[in-house]
Amino acid sequence: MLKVDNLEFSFKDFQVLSGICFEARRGSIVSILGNNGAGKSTLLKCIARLLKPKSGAILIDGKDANSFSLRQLSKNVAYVPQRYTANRVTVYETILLGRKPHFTGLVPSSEDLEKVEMALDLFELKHLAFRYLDEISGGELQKVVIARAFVQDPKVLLLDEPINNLDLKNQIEVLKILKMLSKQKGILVVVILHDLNLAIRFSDWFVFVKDGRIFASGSKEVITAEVISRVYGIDVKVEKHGNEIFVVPEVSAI
Ligand SMILES: Nc1ncnc2c1ncn2[C@@H]1O[C@H](COP(=O)(O)OP(=O)(O)OP(=O)(O)O)[C@@H](O)[C@H]1O
Repeated sequence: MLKVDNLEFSFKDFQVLSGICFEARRGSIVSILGNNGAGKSTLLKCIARLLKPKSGAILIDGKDANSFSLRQLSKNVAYVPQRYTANRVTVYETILLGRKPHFTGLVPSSEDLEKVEMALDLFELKHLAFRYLDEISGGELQKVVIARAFVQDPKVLLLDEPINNLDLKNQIEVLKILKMLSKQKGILVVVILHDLNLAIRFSDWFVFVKDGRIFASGSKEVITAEVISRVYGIDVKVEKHGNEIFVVPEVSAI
C-alpha cells in the first residue's frame, strides 16, 4: 500500500534523509524506531507531504502521492503530529474537522456525526466533548488529535509518538485501537515509538532509522541486541519470556 522509494530530504544544505526505501502492507502496523534526531519525524512529514523531498517518490496504492489533490490526499493519509497546540475549539468540533475531506455539502452528514460519536466512545472522550482544547490535559488532547485522524477514515495513518503523554492504561488503549484499525479496517498504521517493548508487542514490522538512513528493517527477527545497541548506542539484552521478547538495557552498577 505504501512504497517509499529512494527518498532524500535536506533542510537547506543539511542532509537529513538519504536513500530511504521501504514498503508497507495494508492492515499492518509499522514502527519507525531510532535515536533522537535520526530523521524519523522528517520521514513521516515527507510521507504526509508536509515536507517536500529533494528526490525520490512516495507511492500510495501504486499512485504517486504528489499527484493527489489535497482533498484526495486527506482521504488517503492522516497525520498525527508530535506536538499539537491547544486552541479555543471544542473537542467535538476538533474531531468533526477530521471529517472535512468527506463533507459533501455545507453541513456534516449523519454519517459524519455518527463517526464523531463513535470516536468519542472509542477514545473515551464523551465526557469532554464540549470542553475547549485548552481546558483538557495533555494526554486527553493527544487522544483527541488521534480521534480526529481516526474519523478521517484514511488508508494510511501516520502517528508521531502518539503515546508520549499518555499514562500506561491509555498507552495500551490507544495501541489496541491502532491494532484494531489495522486488523479490522485494513488501515496501514505507521507509527514512531520510543518504547521498544510496546513497539515489539504491537507492531508487525520495524524500520530502524540511524543518521537519516535505514539501518535495518524487518519483522520481529530484526530485533537483536546488536541492531538495538548500534542504533541507540547503548548495550542491551534481548530476553525471551514465553513467546514474547523484551529489550532490557544493560545498566552498569553506579
Ligand atoms: N526545521 C528544521 N530545520 C533544520 N533542521 C531541522 C528542522 N527540523 C528538524 N531538523 C533536524 O533534522 C534532524 C532530524 O530531525 P527529526 O525531527 O526528523 O528527528 P527524529 O528522529 O524525529 O527525532 P526525535 O526522536 O528527537 O523526535 C535533526 O538533526 C534535527 O535537528
